[in-house]
Amino acid sequence: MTNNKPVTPESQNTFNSVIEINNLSKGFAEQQVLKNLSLELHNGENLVILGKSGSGKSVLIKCIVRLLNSDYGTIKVLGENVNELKSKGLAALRKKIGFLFQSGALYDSMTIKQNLEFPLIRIKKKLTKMERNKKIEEVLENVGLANTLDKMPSELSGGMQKRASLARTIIVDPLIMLYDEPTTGLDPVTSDGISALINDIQKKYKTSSIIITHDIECARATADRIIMLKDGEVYLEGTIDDFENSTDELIQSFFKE
Ligand SMILES: Nc1ncnc2c1ncn2[C@@H]1O[C@H](COP(=O)(O)OP(=O)(O)OP(=O)(O)O)[C@@H](O)[C@H]1O
Repeated sequence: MTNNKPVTPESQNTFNSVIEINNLSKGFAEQQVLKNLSLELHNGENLVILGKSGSGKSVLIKCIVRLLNSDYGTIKVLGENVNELKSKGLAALRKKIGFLFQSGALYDSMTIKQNLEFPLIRIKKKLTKMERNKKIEEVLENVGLANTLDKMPSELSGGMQKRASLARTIIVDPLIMLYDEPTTGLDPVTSDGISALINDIQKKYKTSSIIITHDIECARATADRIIMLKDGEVYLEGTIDDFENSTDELIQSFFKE
């Protein structure tokens, strides 16, 4: 008997990755940090990467945007092989990637409005002043910071500064977001707010995101899929349920921390 089931659009489009990493290795001197690592970020998903301190999470993110050169393997971002790009191509690709650093990295001497205007002037060169102002107001509203335009970063709480940093990253419409420990240093309530915001951003701006975190609550709230790294290799990949139901000792110890 033949299978005459029609091919649906879904089944034709089951494989749609914005980042594809194959057999990535990266070391420093004697230390091998990433070992033969392969992973994909699918279009529109929030992928959480968990791992103990020193497991190579930040090195992985830096290799993706080529702040570090990998030793071996391929990294494709939006179809481009990042290790083969010349500086102009790399700069163009980086404009499509939003990077939220652990520290937030707002400019202390600028108001929130000036902080947001800065990347817009650099990247969205065609916008008029009026269009820029409108975009700044809209993005601030989307991160719950309306009415902070003229404030200095030091006048905002830690959680609000994180929101402002996120606004500054998202304002240039990146296709991919890379979050490095987005909730570190924040109290549980503020952390929950940031996790909710990551989900809002995914929906409103249709981003695909990698979220590096130690924070299990952040993983629970945001992850469509989780990858756990151990000693530079993928230890387990699955949904939050797969992780919470795992009988593996290491996974259990991580989730009970
Ligand atoms: N530029 C560098 N030169 C030498 N060694 C480095 C460099 N960057 C990272 N390493 C080493 O690579 C290993 C992995 O570091 P990485 O920052 O990726 O860990 P991590 O999993 O992000 O940890 P954490 O959760 O503490 O931020 C560490 O042992 C670190 O010392």
